[in-house]
Amino acid sequence: MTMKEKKKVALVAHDNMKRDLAEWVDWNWEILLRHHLVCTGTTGKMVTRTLTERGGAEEISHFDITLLKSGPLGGDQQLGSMIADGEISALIFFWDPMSAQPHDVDVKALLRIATLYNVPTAINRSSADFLISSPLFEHDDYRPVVKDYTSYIERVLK
Ligand SMILES: O=C(CO)COP(=O)(O)O
Repeated sequence: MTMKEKKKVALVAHDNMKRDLAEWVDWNWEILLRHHLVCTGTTGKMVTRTLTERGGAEEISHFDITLLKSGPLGGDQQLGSMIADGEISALIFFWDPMSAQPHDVDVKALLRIATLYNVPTAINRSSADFLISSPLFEHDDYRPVVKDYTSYIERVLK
């Protein structure tokens, strides 16, 4: 198996779950650094801090990371747009099952669009562990199949 292609890996966490994601990123930094990370704003700052604090090693001095807007300010929707454009290879989204979010509709929309486009998605640490340890995670030839929506797009309206 070869791995030449950098993938765009989205990382998002609600506030109560950010510590979990930081630990997970710290644990998996070597794999993550081989890819382009795309994060909602505050998560992205935390991921940057986590990777920077890892420090020291040569390979840590540079990493590709894009910070979108903060989730409640449109970041979830920006990420959803990237998914609709086929740019995101995996989504790690530690959403908070115990707190109401002001942008709940955006959270739902992000999860919906990720499901629609068959994006490999992890919603907690165990599923994130399973996802990142899969040989398919870095497989160049693996492309999730997206359902054919032609008949929906071309439906006849009366
Ligand atoms: O709200 C979020 C996901 O729904 C995450 O946004 P932040 O990364 O800006 O906290």
